[in-house]
Amino acid sequence: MSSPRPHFLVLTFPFQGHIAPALRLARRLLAEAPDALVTFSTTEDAHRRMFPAKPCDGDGAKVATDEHDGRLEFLPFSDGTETGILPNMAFNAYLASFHAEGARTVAEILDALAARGRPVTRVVYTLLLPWAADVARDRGVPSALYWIQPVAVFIIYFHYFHGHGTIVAEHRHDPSFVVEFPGLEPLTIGDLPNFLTDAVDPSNIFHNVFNTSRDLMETLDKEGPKATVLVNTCQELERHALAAVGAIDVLPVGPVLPSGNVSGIFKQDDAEYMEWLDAKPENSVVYVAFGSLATMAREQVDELLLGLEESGRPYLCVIRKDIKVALADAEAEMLHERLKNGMVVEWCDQVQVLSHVAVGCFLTHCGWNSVLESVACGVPMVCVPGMSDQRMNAQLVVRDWRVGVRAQVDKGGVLRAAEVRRCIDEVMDNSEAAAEVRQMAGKWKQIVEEATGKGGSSDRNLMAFVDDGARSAV
Ligand SMILES: O=c1ccn([C@@H]2O[C@H](COP(=O)(O)OP(=O)(O)O[C@H]3O[C@H](CO)[C@@H](O)[C@H](O)[C@H]3O)[C@@H](O)[C@H]2O)c(=O)[nH]1
Repeated sequence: MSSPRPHFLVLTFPFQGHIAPALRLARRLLAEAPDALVTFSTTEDAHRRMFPAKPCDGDGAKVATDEHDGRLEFLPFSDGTETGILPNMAFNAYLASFHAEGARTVAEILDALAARGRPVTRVVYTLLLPWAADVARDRGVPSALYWIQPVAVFIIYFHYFHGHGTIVAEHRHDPSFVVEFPGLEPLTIGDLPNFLTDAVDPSNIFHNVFNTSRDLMETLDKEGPKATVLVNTCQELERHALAAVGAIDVLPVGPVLPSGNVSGIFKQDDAEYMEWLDAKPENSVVYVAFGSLATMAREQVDELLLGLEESGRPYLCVIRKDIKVALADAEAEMLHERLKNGMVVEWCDQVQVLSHVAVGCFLTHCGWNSVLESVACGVPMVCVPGMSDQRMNAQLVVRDWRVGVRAQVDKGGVLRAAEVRRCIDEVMDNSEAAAEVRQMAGKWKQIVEEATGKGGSSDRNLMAFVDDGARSAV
């Protein structure tokens, strides 16, 4: 009997910041393994948003694409809701439904693919769905966790649930208390993901993220020596942290960068902003974006735009539609009237923008995808971290790679106009310090290019993973 083709089922939570790196990895797997198949699977609602124009076929809204000779297929699973996740939805309840329905329908997908003669040989799952490993194990299919944040953050979660949790929990209300994790410089409680501090309390709106993180680490324990963790980083970016992961089989395979047409659940504005960028001098533009989840109050939008105007530099600022909707309509209109030097869009092709020669600085919330994209494009950053991994990510940018500065918010958590201006000057003016940041950004761009290029460290790790997948398919 001939052995089945290697077939990866890539599963992801329906956030843009999770879908993007998962889809990028899916395409990298197809490029590395010319005979492999990939089925990409997220929730039904996210799937509909990714393919608004495509008719769904009868058996479960399958969308095959022409990419990679049709070897990439999209097949959604259910999260038990009609609408998908909404901004005002109780996150704890959503995660419970996502788990129960997701586990049931992913099991059905595995069975259906096997029945179609395309059995899955490896499940790859991102954050917030530890149950995927259990579903795979029940069917005898090996799985790998794809960690889409820095390995430094993986270390924090891992050690939190393997001994460090008690001390963090005891001091979780003291942001300046110092904690040490293997392989990392000392950190304060304030640097840790809020899911391991505030969300420990059962009344917290993200308490189920804390529970799910614990389940994820237990899942790795259950897998034992077979546990594989792919990480969207490269060994050059996080050498010390990677040296401290010990017995776990951690494979840095990143940064995975975009390719292909479909990129996620948001649709970009007309490419008018590219023409606008074309008309600007080299390294003159400040690009501003806060990812796909962060919200902004009226006061913050005002301070931000004021600071950008006062910087005297041209700027391209993303203010998502849902943020605008949360402001009164009339006020959102006024946004445009007040702009002299800048352009506000609801969504853009961020990597295309960061790759443009006119862009000289990225004011970012430090989502890991944004950070990696900026490093890969050689653009210095002004860091305004918010929740989750973002404060740790900012540490890497400022302290470890020295490709940016960190902005300070006031006591009320507002980033003031004067601070916006100060930080932009710090990375864009003619000072020696600014020149050094720009030089470091150029250096890291090159390092990352080498790591992900043919024969680079991340490329070799991905090859090893693919070869392993091919072996387990035999
Ligand atoms: O106008 C825009 C704005 C953003 N993006 C893209 O959207 C993604 C945003 O991802 P990220 O920068 O990681 O931010 P979030 O959407 O906030 O991501 C969530 O998920 C990440 C991965 O787990 C975490 O690092 C973040 O903290 C978490 O908020 C990136 O690929 C951007 O290129 C665009 O294409 N156009």
